[in-house]
Amino acid sequence: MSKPKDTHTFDLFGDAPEAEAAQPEVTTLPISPHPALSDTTALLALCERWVARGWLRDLDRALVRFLATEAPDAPALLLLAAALASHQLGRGHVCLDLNTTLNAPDFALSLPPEGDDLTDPPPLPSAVLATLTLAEWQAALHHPVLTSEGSGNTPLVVVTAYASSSTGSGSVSHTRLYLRRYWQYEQSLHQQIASRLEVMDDDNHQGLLPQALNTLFENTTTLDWQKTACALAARSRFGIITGGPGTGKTTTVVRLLALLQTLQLARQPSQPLRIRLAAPTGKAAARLNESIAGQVSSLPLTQLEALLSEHLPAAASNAIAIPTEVTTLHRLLGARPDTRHFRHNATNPLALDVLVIDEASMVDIEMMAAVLSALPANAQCVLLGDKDQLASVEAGSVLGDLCRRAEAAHYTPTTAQWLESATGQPLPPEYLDAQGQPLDQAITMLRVSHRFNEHSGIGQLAQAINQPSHAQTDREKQQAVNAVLRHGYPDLHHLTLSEDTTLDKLVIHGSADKFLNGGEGRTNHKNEPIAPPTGYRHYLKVLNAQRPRGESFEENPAAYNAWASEVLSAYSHFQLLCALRKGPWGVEGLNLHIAKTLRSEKLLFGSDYTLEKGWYEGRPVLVTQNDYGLKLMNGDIGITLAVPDPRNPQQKLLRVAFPTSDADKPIRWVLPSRLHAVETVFAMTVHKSQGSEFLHTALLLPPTINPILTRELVYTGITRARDWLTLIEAKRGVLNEAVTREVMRVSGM
Ligand SMILES: Nc1ncnc2c1ncn2[C@@H]1O[C@H](COP(=O)(O)OP(=O)(O)OP(=O)(O)O)[C@@H](O)[C@H]1O
Repeated sequence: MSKPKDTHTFDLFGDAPEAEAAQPEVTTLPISPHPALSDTTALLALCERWVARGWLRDLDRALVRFLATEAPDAPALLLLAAALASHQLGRGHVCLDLNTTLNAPDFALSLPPEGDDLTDPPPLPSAVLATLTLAEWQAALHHPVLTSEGSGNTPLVVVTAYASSSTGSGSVSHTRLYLRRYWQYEQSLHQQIASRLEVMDDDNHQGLLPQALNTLFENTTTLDWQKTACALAARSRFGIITGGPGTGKTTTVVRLLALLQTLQLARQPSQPLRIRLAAPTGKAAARLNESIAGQVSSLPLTQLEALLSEHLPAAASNAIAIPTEVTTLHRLLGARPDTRHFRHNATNPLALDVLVIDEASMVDIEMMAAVLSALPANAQCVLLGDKDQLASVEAGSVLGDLCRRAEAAHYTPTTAQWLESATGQPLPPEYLDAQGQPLDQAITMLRVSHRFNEHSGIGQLAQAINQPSHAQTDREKQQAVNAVLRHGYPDLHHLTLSEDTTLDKLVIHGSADKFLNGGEGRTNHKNEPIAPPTGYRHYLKVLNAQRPRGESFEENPAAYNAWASEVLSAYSHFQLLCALRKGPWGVEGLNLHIAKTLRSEKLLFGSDYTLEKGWYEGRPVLVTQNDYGLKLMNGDIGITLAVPDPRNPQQKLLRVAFPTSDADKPIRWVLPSRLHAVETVFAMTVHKSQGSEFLHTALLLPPTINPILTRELVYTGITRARDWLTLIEAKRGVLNEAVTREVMRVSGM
C-alpha cells in the first residue's frame, strides 16, 4: 500500500483541477451512516457498483455473497471487511488492517490511477466509512460461524494485537482480518522459520570453521560483511543474505556452499550435502546459473580439501562438490497443472540438505510457505535477495518483512562474540543490541557494492532513493536525488520529454551522445571496456547481419542456434521499462508505438494490424505464464526469427527462439501458434523486470503520479541497469513525488 500524502487529499484521479470537479462525494461527507454499514442488501448493491467500475473484483463480491448465505445473520460491517480483506490479496497485502483502512479508506479499493470518467460515481470508501469508528468495526467482527482467532475452521480469522501508544497513554489495539488460508501461510512461516533459528554448532567445528573462512576470504582491515554473512548462515538452519545490486550475494553464497560442504565432510566424510539452488522465475534462475558457474571455478577448493585432510586424514579423498544448476521454485516443488498443490510438501519432503533461494524478494507468501513446509526438518535454508526491491505482485512481502531490522543488524553480545571467534573480526558497537531477536542473528546485510562505486551514477542514485523515510525528510531525499542527477555521472542520463521524437531516438539508437564522451572510454570494476549504450536498433542489426545464408535450418541447426544466441544476447543490451500497463505511457501503448517507430526506420516490417496483434520477425516476447509442456517459464524472453520453410525453402517460417541452459541445445525454437501466454516486450513493466538486468536500462515514468509509483518501483527499475541508465520523466516532478512514496504491505509477519 503506498503512503498517502495525507488522508483524502491524495490525487487518485490524476491532475487536481478535474479531479476536484469530479469527486463530489470526497468533499461532501455524509452526515448519517452509509446504509451499507448496517444493511446487507445495501452492501451487496454497493459492491456491485464497485465491481462495475473495476474498483473491486468479482471474486471479492462473490465471497460476500457466499458468506451472507452461510451466515444470514452476519453484520454488514463484517461482510464489508471480508470484501476488503479479499480485495487486498489481489493488491499484495496478506490481510486487511482495520486501523490503516480507517486512516486511508480509499486505498482499500483499486481506484483507477489513470482517472475515471466518473459519471454517476459510486461512493468512495472514504464516504462509506466516514462515520465508522474502530471500536464499532472491531465489535462487528465477532461471529461464531464466520470468524475466530484461529481455532476451528472459520473462513475468516481476526487477529488483534496491542502495542503501547506513541503518546505513552496506554496501549492501542490493531486489528487484522485474514482469509483463513493466508493466516495459515503466515502461521506456517512463523513456525518453520522459528524452528530453524536454533544455533546448530557452537564449538566452531573444532577450529575448522575459522580456518575454512580464512581460506575462503582474504584478510581485510575493514569488516568483511561477506565473511560475516557466511559465518552466520552456517550457524543455523535458516539464514538471509540481503544486499543491493553487486554487493556480492552470489559470491558469498558460493563460498557459503563450499564452507558448508567442508564442514559436512569433516562430520560425515562419505555423505556430502545434497544442495539445491532455486529462483522464483526462469529468468532469475538462468542468471544465477550463469554467475554461479563463473564463481565456482574461482573457489579455492584445493586449499579447502587440503585443510579437510589435515583435520581428518580419513576424509582426504573427498572432493568438495558445489552444484551450479539452478531450478525454478515451481520445478523444485513439482508444480502440477490445474492445482495450487505441489508434489513435494510436508508429507513428501524434498530430498535435500541445503536449499538456496535467490531473488527471494519476488517470492510471495504462499510460495514461501509451500517451500518451507516441503523442507525436511534438518535441512538448511538460505534466502538471498535485495530487501528494498519491489515485492512479488502476489500477496506478501516476506523478504522485506523479515529484513525490516537488517540495517541496524541487532546482533546480541553472544552472536558478536561467536562471530569474532569465527571470523576474527570484531563488530562495531552500532550493530550490537542486547535485546536482539533470534531472527536478527540469522540475517546479514551486505553493504558494499562491488559493481557500482562512488563514481557510478546508477549506484549513487540507487543509494539516494533507498534512504528510508525515517532517516530524512521528503525534501532532503528529493534534494539528494536531484544532486545525483545533476552531478554529471558518466553512466547516467536524465531526460524530461519535451518533444515527441526524443523517446524515439532513445529507443532506436540508445542516445549514446547524451552520455559523457558519447559513452566511449569507460571500463567496469574488473577494468574491462564497456561498450557505449545502444537501443533496439542494435539487436535488429545483429539479426539481419548474422542471418545464416545458403543452408537450411535442418542442414545446419548449429548456425541457426548461434545466430539466435547472438540476437538474444544483443537484445539484452537495452530494455525500456515503464511503471504502467495501460494507456499511452504503459506497456500496451508503448509497445505499439515503438514497433511503428522501428518500422519507420526500416528495422521491422508489418502492417499496423500485424504490429499490434500479429507475429513479425524481430518481435521480442515475454512469457507471462509457466508452460511446462514447452519448458518455458514466466519471465523468459524470446525473439521471433524467420527461418527457411523445410517444405519450401524459398518461403520463410516464423519461429520464436528462447535461450536454454543446455549447452548442447542452446536454443528452444517454438512455433508462434503454440505460444498462448506471451506479450511484446519492447516495453516491460518494472514488476516483470525483477530478476533481470540489461546493459542499458531506460526507465520511463508517466506524466502523472499514481499509487504504483513508489520509491521501491523506481529503485527496482534503476537497479536493472548494469552499465547505463536513462531515466525518463514524461513530465518533470514525477520522480520527486515517486521517491517519497513507500510501499507499505500489510501483513502480520
Ligand atoms: N569481495 C569482493 N571483492 C571484489 N569483487 C567482488 C567481491 N564480491 C563480489 N565481487 C564482484 O562484484 C560483482 C558482483 O558480485 P555478485 O554477482 O556476487 O553480486 P550480487 O549481489 O549477487 O549481484 P546482483 O545484483 O547481480 O544480484 C561480481 O563481478 C563479483 O566478482
